[in-house]
Amino acid sequence: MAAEKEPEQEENSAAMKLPVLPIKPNSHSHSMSSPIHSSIAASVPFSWEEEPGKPKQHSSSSSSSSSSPLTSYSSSSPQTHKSLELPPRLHSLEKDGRSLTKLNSPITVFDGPYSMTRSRRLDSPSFRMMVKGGGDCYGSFRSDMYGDLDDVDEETKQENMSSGGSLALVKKRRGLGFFGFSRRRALKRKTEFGRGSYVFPSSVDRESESGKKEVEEGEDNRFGYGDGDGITCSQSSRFCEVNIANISRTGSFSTLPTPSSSSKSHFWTNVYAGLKQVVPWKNKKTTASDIRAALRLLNSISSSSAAASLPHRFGGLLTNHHRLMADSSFSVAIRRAASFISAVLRSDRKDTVLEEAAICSVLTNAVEVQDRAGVALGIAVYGSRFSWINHSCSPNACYRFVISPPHSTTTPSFQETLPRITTNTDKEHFSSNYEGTVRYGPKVIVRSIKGIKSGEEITVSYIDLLQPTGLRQSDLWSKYRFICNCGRCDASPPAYVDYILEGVVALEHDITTVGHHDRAATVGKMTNHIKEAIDDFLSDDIDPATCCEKIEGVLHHGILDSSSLRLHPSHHVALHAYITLASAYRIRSFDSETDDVGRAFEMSRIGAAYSLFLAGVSHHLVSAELSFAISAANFWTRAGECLLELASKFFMKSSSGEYDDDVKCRKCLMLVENHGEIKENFNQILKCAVTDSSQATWSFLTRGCPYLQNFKSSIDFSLKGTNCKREESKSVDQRVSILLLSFHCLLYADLLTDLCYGRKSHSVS
Ligand SMILES: C[S@@+](CC[C@H](N)C(=O)[O-])C[C@H]1O[C@@H](n2cnc3c(N)ncnc32)[C@H](O)[C@@H]1O
Repeated sequence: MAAEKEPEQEENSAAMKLPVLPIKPNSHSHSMSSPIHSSIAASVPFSWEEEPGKPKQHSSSSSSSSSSPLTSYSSSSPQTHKSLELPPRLHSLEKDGRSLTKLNSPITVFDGPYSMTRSRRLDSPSFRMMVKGGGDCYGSFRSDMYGDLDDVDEETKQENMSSGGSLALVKKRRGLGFFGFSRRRALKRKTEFGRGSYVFPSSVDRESESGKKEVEEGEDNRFGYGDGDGITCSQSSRFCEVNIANISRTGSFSTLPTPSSSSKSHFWTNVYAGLKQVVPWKNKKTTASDIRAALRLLNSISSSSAAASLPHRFGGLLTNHHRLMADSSFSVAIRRAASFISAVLRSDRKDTVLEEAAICSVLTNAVEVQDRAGVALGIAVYGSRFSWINHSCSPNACYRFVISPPHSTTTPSFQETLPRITTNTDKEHFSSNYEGTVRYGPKVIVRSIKGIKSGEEITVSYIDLLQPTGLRQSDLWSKYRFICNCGRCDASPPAYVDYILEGVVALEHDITTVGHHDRAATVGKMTNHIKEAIDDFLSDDIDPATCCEKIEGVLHHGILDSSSLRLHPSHHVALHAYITLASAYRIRSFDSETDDVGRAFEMSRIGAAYSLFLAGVSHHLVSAELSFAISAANFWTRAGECLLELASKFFMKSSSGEYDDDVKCRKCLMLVENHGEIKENFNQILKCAVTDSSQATWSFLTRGCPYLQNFKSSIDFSLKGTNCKREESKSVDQRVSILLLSFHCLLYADLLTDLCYGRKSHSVS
């Protein structure tokens, strides 16, 4: 194969200067104190600190630090079952016979197919995984990415209505761009290339060899419970993984007419029709899921359990009734929905307290279930084992959904893995299908991502964590009506991650010399410009090329009246900009594919560069806050996939030459296959990835993209000096470099995914 030659290019003339953040360079400025990979000598333009002005301690003993799960998660670490005990309050409830554990889990409402508008997909990148195989889904607590019943195909509605209670979800398959941007036009011709198909081998089931970490239902039922103060860990545990679903479904709300199987279709048709008449919430489309979930909740909880602590709790689940009803933006809607439910159920009770509590309980506890690609399937309310877990912006646990049986030896068919809506009477169908593993809806698995001490509260995140404090707080308030007081939110001065998520670069002078007011005004304008372009792009108002031009214009040139300030690569708006750009370039690539293969290749190349840059940024963020590993795994996966896609385009571009597809890094592969110590694996893979993306490859990827060309590499945000000549790759086979880089990105993503979701969370091939 002819080696790709890098044309000599003029270095971009923008004279950016370091440091990019207002932190005085010190002796640590060129080393990272990442808990994951402290040994990688990539230069970053700032020093990692615990908080501004307080550098992290570099300790040789850090490898045995209890705060880093990575260090402890070695094959030599003791493998013991970890479990969570019931808190005393629940022990007594159980003794009293008020068995809250009887709550069916989950109460699932799958409303699909969902309308996947682009904007919905952009909002929360944290819980999206693109891995193939397995039946896992990744979700979030209620976000604003709701289903849209109006978007259900008529055909599908009919199917759902007439299927006699066992309703198979039929997803509208729309093309997805980077991180799920929907671009029908672009992807009609080309569906996701290689989504997840190229996850490289890494994990044989380490747990099965060295002791199981996942607590199985039936083996150990001492699940974690909370009583409003959150769930706590009863043992000093790292990576305690608790299987918290699969509770038997026994309760029924006796005052409610339980639809017989023959009347099921009619019953749900009525409910469905009625839902369209009520307008409880601002977005009436969100209502149907909530009401249906509330109906199921009412239908499945025994009246005594439900009434036990009304209206504060409903079947043990917090309702936030007082808060929601005190808020007119919720209360009117809740009352109307409650009346509607009461009418549907033909209740002869005078008040609608139960119905209100059920609705409030759904609003407070429902989680959005997403499939592997991040497509929202619907909402689910789980039992208290899960629903009692509080939120933290620096959580120590994460969760995932499992649709197919996790330990099945045979691969379930596609039909079998489809999430299904079932009703009470249909549960036998599910049980027989899955041998009792899944009875109703997807199972949820909570897994620790940090070391958790005995007595420490277990927390997950309800929102996108890659936002600075103010945005997180407003997100939590608008969705849940609470103010978070976690360590990250309350840190003073702000936690370092929040500091850099709002990072700004001054090109020609020290950032501290720019007045605070000027800085805020300039950043405000820059972010507004970028957000506008993203919104226009998402709503199809501008084409991808114009979107790229607008966003890159602001990223690269700033704004006219204050040309010296730029967003730092880890600024939260810059992150959204990169996601959008990666998507837009990818779409441009697909658009050109039939007419201009060369252009398609160029667009794909720059798109891959953005996705790689995003992965690089996320690497730095994870170094400061381990819970970002969930997002980082996603970013690294996408980078690997985009690079792989690019490598495949070499074929289209040039028909000459034989390609050896077996491009792997034996060293990394052996390390992972031999179950090396996890920190060592991370270090080695990252080191190789950094080498792969050395200046030659980075220059190749960013050619024609002045903004990205400013940076030394995807992981080294040092800015290239004006005298720095572009490195020309001579005999390097670019395709092989790209394949190798892709290999390392995917391998790295694999390790991160293992870390967050466990080794059974995704299948590798
Ligand atoms: C899914 S429930 C969590 C369990 C709940 N605390 C309980 O007692 O059952 C979600 C609700 O818990 C409360 N909550 C969760 N995390 C919180 C936090 N970090 N600070 C304050 N309230 C929180 C909010 O009222 C939220 O709407």
